[in-house]
Amino acid sequence: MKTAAIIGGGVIGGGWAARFLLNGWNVRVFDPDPDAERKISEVLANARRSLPSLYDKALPPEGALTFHADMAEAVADAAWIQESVPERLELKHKIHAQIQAHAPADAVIGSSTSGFKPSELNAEGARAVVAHPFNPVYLLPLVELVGDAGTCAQASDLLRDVGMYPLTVRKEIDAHIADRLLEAVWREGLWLIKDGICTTEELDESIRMGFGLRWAQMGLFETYRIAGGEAGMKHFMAQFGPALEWPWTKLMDVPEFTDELVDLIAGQSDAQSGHMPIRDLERLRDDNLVGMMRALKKSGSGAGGVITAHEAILPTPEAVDLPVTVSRPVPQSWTDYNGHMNEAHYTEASAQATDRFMELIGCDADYIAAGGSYFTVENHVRFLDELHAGDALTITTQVLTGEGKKMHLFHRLFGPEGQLAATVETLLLHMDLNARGTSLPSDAVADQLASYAAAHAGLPLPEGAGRHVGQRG
Ligand SMILES: NC(=O)C1=CN([C@@H]2O[C@H](COP(=O)(O)OP(=O)(O)OC[C@H]3O[C@@H](n4cnc5c(N)ncnc54)[C@H](O)[C@@H]3O)[C@@H](O)[C@H]2O)C=CC1
Ligand SMILES: C[N+](C)(C)CC(=O)CC(=O)[O-]
Repeated sequence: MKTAAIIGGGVIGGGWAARFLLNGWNVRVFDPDPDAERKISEVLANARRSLPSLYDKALPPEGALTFHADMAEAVADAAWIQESVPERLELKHKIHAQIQAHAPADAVIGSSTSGFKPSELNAEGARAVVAHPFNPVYLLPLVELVGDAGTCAQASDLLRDVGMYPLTVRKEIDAHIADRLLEAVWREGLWLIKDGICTTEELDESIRMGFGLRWAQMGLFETYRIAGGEAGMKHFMAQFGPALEWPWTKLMDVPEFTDELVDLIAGQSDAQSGHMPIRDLERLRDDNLVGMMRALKKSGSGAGGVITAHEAILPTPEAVDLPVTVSRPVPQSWTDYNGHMNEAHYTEASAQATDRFMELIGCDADYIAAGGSYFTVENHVRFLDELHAGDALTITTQVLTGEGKKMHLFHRLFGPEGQLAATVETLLLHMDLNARGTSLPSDAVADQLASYAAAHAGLPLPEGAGRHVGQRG
């Protein structure tokens, strides 16, 4: 198992920590902020609910996260050391001198700097490369690499292993490639708001209702090639090139950061989004990104291709035998006027599988008589193939979640030829039958359930799990 040292565990360092941890690396964090541990655990919780959803295969078991007050301890044995301290050159120099003094000779030392060049970072003898990521680091694949060619090549291999897309910048330049573009858009945005043309909310709508949707899948130049119509890029440039010299942009002119401008922008931003706590906003952003990236995965476009390439190198988990919870013939009485097993009995069969699984974890007749049990609170059935009277029906049960009061199961119903005839995803809550309210299971039941959950944790999320009615594909 490889180790990454995260030096500076704020917004970006926390994202790097999550990216490495969820890809099976151990992570050591060095950050003097007493709140760093809490902040990283919150970022990690959001990463855990989003990153695995990109894949149809399980990520490796999570690495161990530790916090260190001593730089030497944090970087010892690390294969990757990522500095993500605030964007102040003198601070970066001080930190890189400390890293350099203790880092293993073969470790990649990356800096998350948004704008400094390697020649500036290394002016006092450090050997860092720029490894500039994008927020949220655990979901967005791009990392701009700038600096020594050998280290960038070594870094590229390691980044691909954790599902990222290294883009090596040919020549060092202030703010690399992507931040030059972002700065230009931000600068124009500040002018438009300062000049009273639009609010922060209107500006954001102008992006997300239009060209923002295009950019995730084709970028700028492929999009503009299409905009040139059949005549293509030359025609596009002839038509719109001259506009660059018209007063369409403020070019390099930067608005002065007066208190008035800062208050204007911050006030509008509060009015636009202040009703949502930051972690809720992050979850909304992550859910949207996962949905878009999964759509791109289908076409192989952009970031979707990166997910597919990463999935291909993820280890295939060892075979786990799922418990067989039902094995019986389909009775004649379960069939209907269509000559096959009626839909109601798929639920009945899956209820039998749930009952058997409850017995397997110790929630048996005695346990129920003593006042504990599980209630089903939700089922999702997918009918995939017909079953007929007399067919041998087999059901296996996979635990998706088994903790606290919650038991989330996935039953697969197989027909006589081993064909998948249906899946039933079912959510149950543990109940106190006397109080008629939810309660925690006994320690013995919780332990049994946890051991099934741990055994099934390495399995891929079953195809069809989490689907809603009418979802395609
Ligand atoms: N926030 C963003 O959108 C992006 C930021 N970056 C770059 O990442 C770097 C970090 O930025 P953020 O994470 O946004 O800042 P941040 O302010 O969220 O985090 C900085 C962290 O560094 C810690 N720190 C301060 N002094 C330290 C020291 N001497 N040793 C160890 N840790 C120390 C702070 O306690 C804090 O947790 C900057 O270079 C920035 O340009 C890169 C991509 C995106
Ligand atoms: C604003 N920023 C310069 C810190 C942005 C970045 O560096 C990249 C990003 O995630 O937008």
